Formats: sequence, C-alpha cells, structure tokens
Amino acid sequence: MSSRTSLSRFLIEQTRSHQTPAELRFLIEVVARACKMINHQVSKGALGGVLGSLTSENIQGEIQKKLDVLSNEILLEANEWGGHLAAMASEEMDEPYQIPGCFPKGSYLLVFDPLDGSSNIDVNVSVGTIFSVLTCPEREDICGDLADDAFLQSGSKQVAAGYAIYGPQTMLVLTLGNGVKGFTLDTELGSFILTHDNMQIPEQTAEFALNMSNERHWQPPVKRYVDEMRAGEEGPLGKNYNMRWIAAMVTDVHRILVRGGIFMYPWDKREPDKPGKLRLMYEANPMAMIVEQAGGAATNGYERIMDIEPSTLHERVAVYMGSKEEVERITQYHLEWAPENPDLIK
Ligand SMILES: O=P(O)(O)OC[C@H]1O[C@](O)(COP(=O)(O)O)[C@@H](O)[C@@H]1O
Ligand SMILES: [Mg+2]
Ligand SMILES: [Mg+2]
Repeated sequence: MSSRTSLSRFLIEQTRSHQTPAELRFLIEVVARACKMINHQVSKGALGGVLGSLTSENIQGEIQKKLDVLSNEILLEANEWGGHLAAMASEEMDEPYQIPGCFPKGSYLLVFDPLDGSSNIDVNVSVGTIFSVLTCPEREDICGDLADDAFLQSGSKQVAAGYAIYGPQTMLVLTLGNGVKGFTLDTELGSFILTHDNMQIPEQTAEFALNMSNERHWQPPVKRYVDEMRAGEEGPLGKNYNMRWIAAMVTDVHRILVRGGIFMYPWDKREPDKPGKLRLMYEANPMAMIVEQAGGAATNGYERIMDIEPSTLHERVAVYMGSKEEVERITQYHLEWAPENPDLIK
C-alpha cells in the first residue's frame, strides 16, 4: 500500500485478499460516509442551530439532544437503500428499524449509538458514534420483518466494530476482526486516511477513567480497587495513578487505546435493577471488540463482555475495559468477593 492509504483503499485491499466480503466493505464505506455527515453537523455547533435538547426521551428515559436524533436519522438514511442490511437498531429507537420492502435483504445487521457522550455537545467537548455489525441469522425469510431477537447475539459474533470520534481531529477507528486501524479525516480531501496502523493498548497502565462522584454507590470490589489506586506508591499497587473522565465513552476509550489505561462504569445502587449504565449491544460490545483486538481486555467484573448472551436490545452492563493487567485485577477482586456475597452479585 502507498504511504497514504485511504479507508476505501484499505477496504478494497481487505476484499481483494478475501478477508472482508464486498458487501461488508460497502457497509463500512456507507457508515463512514454517514460519520462524515454527522461530523459536519456537530462541527457547526451554535451556527447550525443544532445544539440543545428536544422534549422527547429515548427508551432509557434520557432526554434526547437535537444532535442525537439528527445523527440517528443520518445513519438510517445513509444505510437504508444500500442493499447490505436487513435491519438496524439504535440507542435512539425503541424498536429495530426494518429495511422496508420484499426483496433480497442484506446479510448484515447494524447496531449503533449515533452520538455517544451527547451531554458534552453543548460545552464543545468531543463526542462520537459507535457501531457494531452482526450477521443476519434469518436470510431465507426475506419478506417479513425480522424478529427482534435476530439482534440478540453475543459480542463475539460481531464481524466488525468501530467508532468515529469528533474531536480536535475527526477519526474513524475500525476492527474487522484482524487488528485495529485508526483513520484520520483529511478535511481537504474529504477522506479518512490511515494514520494509526496497528493500535495496541499497553498491558500495564497507571491511569484510570471513571466517574468518582458515584463512589458512595459502588460495591466493595470496586471500592477496594479504586482505594488501592488512590493510595499510590505507598499502597498495595506500589505506583501513583492519574485519573481522567471526559464522560463520553468513545473519547475515554480512545485515549486508552492510544496511551493505555482502564475505563470503568460499574454497577451502582442508584438503579439497582439495572446491571450498569452503559448499553451492551451498541456501546460495550463494539468497544470491547476494539479493545480486545488492540490487545486489551473487557469484562463486566465477572465475565468477558463479548461472551454475554443479550436478552434485550437495550440491555445494560457494567464495564471494565482497557489495559489487560488492570482489567484482570478488578475482575479478580469481583470473583474473590462474589462467593461470600452471592445475593449481592449484579
Ligand atoms: O455522566 P456520567 O454518568 O459520568 O456518564 C458518562 C457516560 O454516559 C455516556 O455518555 C452515555 O452515552 P450517551 O451520550 O450515548 O447516552 C457514556 O458515553 C459515558 O461514559
Ligand atoms: Mg453512548
Ligand atoms: Mg448516544
């Protein structure tokens, strides 16, 4: 490949070398195009009249931002007629969006968080789009709607996952199951250019990301781990840790992908019936696939996130992901605590 490899060139090479089916290549191209359009809207900010909230709520009971809905529409519209999809599901839609008509539908399902970290929009801090691609299990039944449970596949079945980050630079980070590539948007060319060829998370770290304001709601294994990190050199971990929290998973995990660290959003007592705040299908699973493909790890404190069999589309999950050694440590703390507290396991 030449020294400047565009996303399109990279995808063509993948198809030529039989690593990526042409239909999947086309799907990724369309998602990337949609991300460029979202980037354009996000960057207009107050000038485009796109800041602020609507009065509507999503299924999680969160007030939708104008840009949440706009980004969702951009992704739906871009992907509807490509022929590569059977259906789409999103954080911003209660039910899956079925590709209309009775014709050979595509082989794939697309699941996305159209705008992650949207509470950051109005204060001009980075946000992103997260997406996951699954294969459609019901290809023969091409006329009717797909059953909702077609989407209920574990993260290990993902054939591709990625995110776009709309920050000082706009980037698309992608895995097709053989490593992680980062592409930076060249705004003059309008193309994503390969800039981060083989993204790898260092195994060890001294940096953590979590919302410390929830400390009083955590369970003992999380408190133990965070106390140990805060104890620094004098504590049992024997080193000083730094903390960062941007409040956009995409941005926090991107930092970890570039320079290491652990990202945590634990279960907490505020909503005891829910396993966590983050969503399994369109936040945790795609980010877990990227993190694992970059040599890191991702668990819910007890098991690998990508092994969880989802029971609902909008299911939530506790998340620990990033540098392997640290994810293994917090997982170990949960597993040590669990046998003594079987009723408290979430
Ligand atoms: O405000 P909190 O509780 O720290 O939550 C931040 C978390 O919420 C999220 O913003 C949820 O994403 P959405 O903006 O897509 O709802 C995560 O990206 C982030 O890690
Ligand atoms: Mg999100
Ligand atoms: Mg969102």
